[in-house]
Amino acid sequence: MTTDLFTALKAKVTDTGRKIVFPEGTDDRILTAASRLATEQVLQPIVLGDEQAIRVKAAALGLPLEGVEIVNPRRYGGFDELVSAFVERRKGKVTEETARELLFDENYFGTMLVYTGAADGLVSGAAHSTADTVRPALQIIKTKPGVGKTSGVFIMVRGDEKYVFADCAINIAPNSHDLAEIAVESARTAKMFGLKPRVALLSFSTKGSASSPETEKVVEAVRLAKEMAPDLILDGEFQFDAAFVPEVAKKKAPDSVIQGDANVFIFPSLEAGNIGYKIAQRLGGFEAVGPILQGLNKPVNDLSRGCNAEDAYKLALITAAQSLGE
Ligand SMILES: CC(C)(COP(=O)(O)OP(=O)(O)OC[C@H]1O[C@@H](n2cnc3c(N)ncnc32)[C@H](O)[C@@H]1OP(=O)(O)O)[C@@H](O)C(=O)NCCC(=O)NCCS
Ligand SMILES: CC(=O)OP(=O)(O)O
Repeated sequence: MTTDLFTALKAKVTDTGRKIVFPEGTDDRILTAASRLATEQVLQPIVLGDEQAIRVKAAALGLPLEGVEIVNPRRYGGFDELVSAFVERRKGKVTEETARELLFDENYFGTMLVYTGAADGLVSGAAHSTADTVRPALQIIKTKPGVGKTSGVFIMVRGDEKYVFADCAINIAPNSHDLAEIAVESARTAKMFGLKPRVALLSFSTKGSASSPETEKVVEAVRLAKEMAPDLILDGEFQFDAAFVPEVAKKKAPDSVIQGDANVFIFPSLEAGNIGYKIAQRLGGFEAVGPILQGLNKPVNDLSRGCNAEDAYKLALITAAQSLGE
């Protein structure tokens, strides 16, 4: 199924002329992924950094760079225009001098290429923290109308199994409204991967088995999410076993629309989500692709610093598909 999923995404984006910018041009994993994407003619990679350093690294790795565009922000012909567009976008929040300095940072520069339409999406984070990777997108690309906050999902794949986990990347302490929005957006993202979303909002309590401010937050999120998307198959609050194991669901949540068959899991906090996905990945043998940021005006995606070249390649396919509005 992993192969099917990414083969389908690859077919979707090939020949669409998508340009994806990779700010971390001198990272081995990024360069390997960019070279492969160009060689397979799936999309047009733009890698950022010093051209000489990138060419030396590619030669050392034996990677062809045909079809890979290399852009050095410090020598970019349209730099002044980008500075003006950035100052205009961040009106009152950034001076021209600061903008000029910030745009020497590859993540800011790459995000501005996406904002101005010179690129269709961005993949970074192999060598940067999530905060440094996504902050430019939050400030420049911003969320779509109707979405208050962006959030980060992982598509978790093991053989035929596919699940969506959220939020594993962005919102440290989501409130009930944030959680409801994350649930609705994650269901939308799940459809992109061919899933019929069955959404479970997770807790340490199932249907009132415990009561505390933490569980009440999730109960209220379930109520709000049902209000926001009445047609969605969604319920909670659930412990993970009640959401995932049919026999446990029969005992703990016999009246729920979810009967141990959830495929979209919404974690109550970033602690739970980030720890949870890494446990499934490292102990459970799941491939974790993401975090895929949802709810932004244009696709910007973050990699884990523990990623490999295959992860970067796959996240680029997803980014290109998102840019097509899939
Ligand atoms: C995402 C994160 C970096 C934002 O923090 P920050 O830069 O301090 O955010 P600020 O509060 O200063 O806001 C900066 C801008 O981003 C916007 N923003 C912040 N969080 C946002 C969100 N979840 N969605 C959309 N916009 C957001 C703010 O509105 C603000 O916009 P403005 O400058 O135009 O007014 C921070 O929440 C974070 O560090 N999260 C955890 C990341 C992480 O380590 N994850 C684990 C590994 S994946
Ligand atoms: C998604 C994530 O946890 O990223 P990192 O491992 O880079 O912190």
